[in-house]
Amino acid sequence: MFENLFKFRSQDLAIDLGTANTVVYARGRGIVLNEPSVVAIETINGIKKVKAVGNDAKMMMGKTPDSIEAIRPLRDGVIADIDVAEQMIKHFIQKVNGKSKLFSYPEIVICVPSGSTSVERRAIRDAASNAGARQVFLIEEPMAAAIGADMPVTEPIGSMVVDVGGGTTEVAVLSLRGLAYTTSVRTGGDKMDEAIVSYVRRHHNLLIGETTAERIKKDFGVAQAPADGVGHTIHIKGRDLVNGVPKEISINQGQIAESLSEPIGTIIEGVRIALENTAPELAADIVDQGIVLTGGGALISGLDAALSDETGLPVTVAEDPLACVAIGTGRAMEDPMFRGVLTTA
Ligand SMILES: Nc1ncnc2c1ncn2[C@@H]1O[C@H](COP(=O)(O)OP(=O)(O)OP(=O)(O)O)[C@@H](O)[C@H]1O
Repeated sequence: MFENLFKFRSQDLAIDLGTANTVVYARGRGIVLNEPSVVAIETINGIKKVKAVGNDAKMMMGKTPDSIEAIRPLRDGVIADIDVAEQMIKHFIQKVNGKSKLFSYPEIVICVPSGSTSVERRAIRDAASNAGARQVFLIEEPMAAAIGADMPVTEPIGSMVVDVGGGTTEVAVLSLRGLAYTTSVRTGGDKMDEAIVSYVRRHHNLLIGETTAERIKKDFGVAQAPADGVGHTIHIKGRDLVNGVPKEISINQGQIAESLSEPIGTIIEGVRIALENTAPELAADIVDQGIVLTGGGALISGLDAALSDETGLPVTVAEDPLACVAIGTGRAMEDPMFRGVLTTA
């Protein structure tokens, strides 16, 4: 008889609250939700109401009427709108666990951007508690990324993870379950999209949206110019800035590499500064272990080679860079070996 009741018991969850995507991992099941961190808010007679969250809201970005606003509550690695972030967290938890609180006793581990303040962290914890969590733990993003990438974080060996996310790039040196050095560079995939938008505007007088720029980056983005300097040629549609009408232009991968050189240079500089600040014993380990790239930005073709050329160190891309943080947060929840990396504030 009780078996049926337990069917309704909510599950313990691990949540990667990213600036671009929120990924939810359920105990024993793995990743169960992966949606953009976007909320569409409708204002009717001055009253704001959530119209859509996640995939549905992202589809509305750049295409909403005046009464609807598509908001990204996390920007540049920090929480830009805590109320909307709270509504988004609740929505995703309820989507996975259902609305009933009758059998809701889950433990929730949330990975927070390392740039978030203590007030924001408390607000995130409250949002999870209000959504039915009995206990809420937090984990730092680079630690989660490193665990998800199978790095030896519990051993007395220094290793370096570079998590290139949407809003930030987190660079960290880890050893013995702790962060020996960490820095957050406010440049990630979003800045790469902006760089493509501004390159196309400057060189072709064409206005394109962020969604188009992101698609170009994902499909054709390269960190280094192709060997022939040109690579693939891509056709892009947007609005002509001179006469205001829709227009199509073509650019090549060499030009995309040129447009991305500034954000990628900033990321490489962040890694260089982290290496300069790493204690000698740990630095020696990194020479052997190399650097591991995680996060969606790690998928930019040739980023590993560019970083390796600049630092002289071996650089590898984690197996599933977009899922590393969520998998690491999930493992920290499931595996007692990692309990020590969780915090309550
Ligand atoms: N194939 C790809 N090539 C290049 N960039 C990609 C690719 N796939 C995803 N991205 C980019 O990765 C970024 C999202 O990465 P990720 O989900 O790791 O970030 P996040 O965790 O949401 O952000 P943050 O770590 O800043 O909180 C976006 O900017 C996205 O455009």
